[in-house]
Amino acid sequence: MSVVARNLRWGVKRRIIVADVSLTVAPGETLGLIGPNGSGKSSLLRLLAGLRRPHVGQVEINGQDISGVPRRALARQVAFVQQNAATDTNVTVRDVVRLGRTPHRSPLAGWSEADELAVSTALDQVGMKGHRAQSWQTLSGGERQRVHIARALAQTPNVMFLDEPTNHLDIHHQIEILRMVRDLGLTSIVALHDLNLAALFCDRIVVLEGGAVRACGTPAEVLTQDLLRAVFRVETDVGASGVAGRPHIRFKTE
Ligand SMILES: Nc1ncnc2c1ncn2[C@@H]1O[C@H](COP(=O)(O)OP(=O)(O)OP(=O)(O)O)[C@@H](O)[C@H]1O
Repeated sequence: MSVVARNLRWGVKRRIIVADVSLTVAPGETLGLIGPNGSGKSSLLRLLAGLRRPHVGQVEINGQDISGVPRRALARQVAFVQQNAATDTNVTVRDVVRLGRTPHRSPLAGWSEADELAVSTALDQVGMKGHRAQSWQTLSGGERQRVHIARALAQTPNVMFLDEPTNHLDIHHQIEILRMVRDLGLTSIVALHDLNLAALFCDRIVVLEGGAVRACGTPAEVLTQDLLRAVFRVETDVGASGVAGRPHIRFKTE
């Protein structure tokens, strides 16, 4: 499914936090959202996922303006992995992932085989099947993050929004999660801080600065020495990573 944002603007009081953002994500594409702290990545993701209404502009998912789509119907299409999402503590891993099935179930319907399959597949995809009976409270930070991703996968969405999904993950799981997101074939929009991971796993990258789109293009088009200096205030050498012409950034500290 495609995602199109037209002139999105949102702010608090007089401060504009998302400033006239327009972007298009093609079906199946993985779009990276990068930018310094406070540049508006989370705010933009929330607008795109329909969790917050823009003051100006609109979001279309598969050609449909989402402001007219009921929340439950939207949740059957769209999943959102939030940063530092809170979860009720007195539950098991399986309970948390089961919540992903909520938009697909009517109040009177029982738990179906399709529900069970979606939950066990999702747990498998994030490597947490062996933990399914474990109490949420006892999980490590990285395990909690993987379970939140599993809950989103159990939703069987067509579009996934992920806000720094690699937070708390060790490097193996950072790579595995991003590889999985890319290979799922869903349309995905991922806010990331690690520029080299964004270069490796995103088809295109949008750079936000002060709530506005500063650059948009393939990793090689966007991740240049000049842009990184101007937006992130770092000196870099940008070379080839050896992976299909993707750039690799080396940070200079002196
Ligand atoms: N509800 C709100 N009320 C006031 N200010 C807000 C609100 N939401 C976001 N902001 C401000 O808007 C700016 C953008 O925040 P946002 O969380 O979108 O940035 P971000 O790019 O995701 O940052 P980070 O990389 O640190 O996670 C920040 O300066 C933040 O303090």
